[in-house]
Amino acid sequence: MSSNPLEVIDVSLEDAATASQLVQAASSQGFLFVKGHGFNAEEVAALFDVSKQFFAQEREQKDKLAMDKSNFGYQYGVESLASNATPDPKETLNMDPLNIPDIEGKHKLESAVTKLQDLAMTIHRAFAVGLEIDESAGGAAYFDSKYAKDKPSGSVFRFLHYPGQQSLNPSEQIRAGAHTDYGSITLLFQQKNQEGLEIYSPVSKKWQAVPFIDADNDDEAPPIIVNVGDQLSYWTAGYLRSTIHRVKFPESVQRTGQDRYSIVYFCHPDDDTLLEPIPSRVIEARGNTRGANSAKETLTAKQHLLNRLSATYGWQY
Ligand SMILES: O=C(O)CCC(=O)C(=O)O
Ligand SMILES: [Fe+2]
Repeated sequence: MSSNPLEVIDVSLEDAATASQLVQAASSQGFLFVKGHGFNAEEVAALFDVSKQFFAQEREQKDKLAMDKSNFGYQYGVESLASNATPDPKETLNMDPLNIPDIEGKHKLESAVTKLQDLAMTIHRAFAVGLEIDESAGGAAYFDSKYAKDKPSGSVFRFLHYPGQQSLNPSEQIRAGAHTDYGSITLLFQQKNQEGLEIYSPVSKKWQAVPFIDADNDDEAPPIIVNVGDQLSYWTAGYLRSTIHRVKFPESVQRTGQDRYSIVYFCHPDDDTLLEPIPSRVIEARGNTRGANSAKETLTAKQHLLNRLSATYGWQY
């Protein structure tokens, strides 16, 4: 196994020590692994089966769910995450977490989404503790009111498939261009021998491969990758890092012609949430800068997402 530059943090305890570990990892690499996440190996394997089955269908069948401006649906080779690049060789299915499309295995996806939402909130609560949010502003529960489950948000549940192509030159072929994620946090499942995710480490200032990590036991699903997105970076005035990442197959994966499948949950706050610095003693102690937000006015989560989508797809809203 290649070396692992990221922390592996057990989130089952929900104590202050875990909270400070999470904040430490999120404010250095911006990427980390979590275990104790509550997913068992069987249920994650079943999610990958659903994804594989979906992508294995004829193009015509998949195009019935073709993506439109809603940001939900199927697309092949259209998205260009790095601006001005040729489209990334991959296919994706973006699903509305509150309205999973009618595909084979829909119920498994719905229960996975519920667990992912809960896991995302566990992590947000730990961030609130680690960031020392004032009790008067909600303390550990500060973020809860910004993630009402019934309100519209930019959250997306996504299947990705990168077809293995032995003919491609691994040292040149980028499978998903360099980008940061748009939401608050991203949760990502990957599978053994299908590595390919790389981060541009804020610590080493170099591209570093994110390895696959085995679970501690056969029952538990492998550790889930967590990364900070732009919205959490805004809220923390840049303290938590929305780290640049991309997908580039390592030679070991390229040689086998192996496909990569990944499953991602992009967690976003409710659309009307303001992206302004949060009442955190840790952030205030660093000086109240605007972080990644150079705009004069404070954006809402929705405005920020539309800006990013139009840059990615060339859509005009
Ligand atoms: O497939 C992966 O590992 C990365 C996907 C990703 O970064 C994204 O969809 O934003
Ligand atoms: Fe990403």
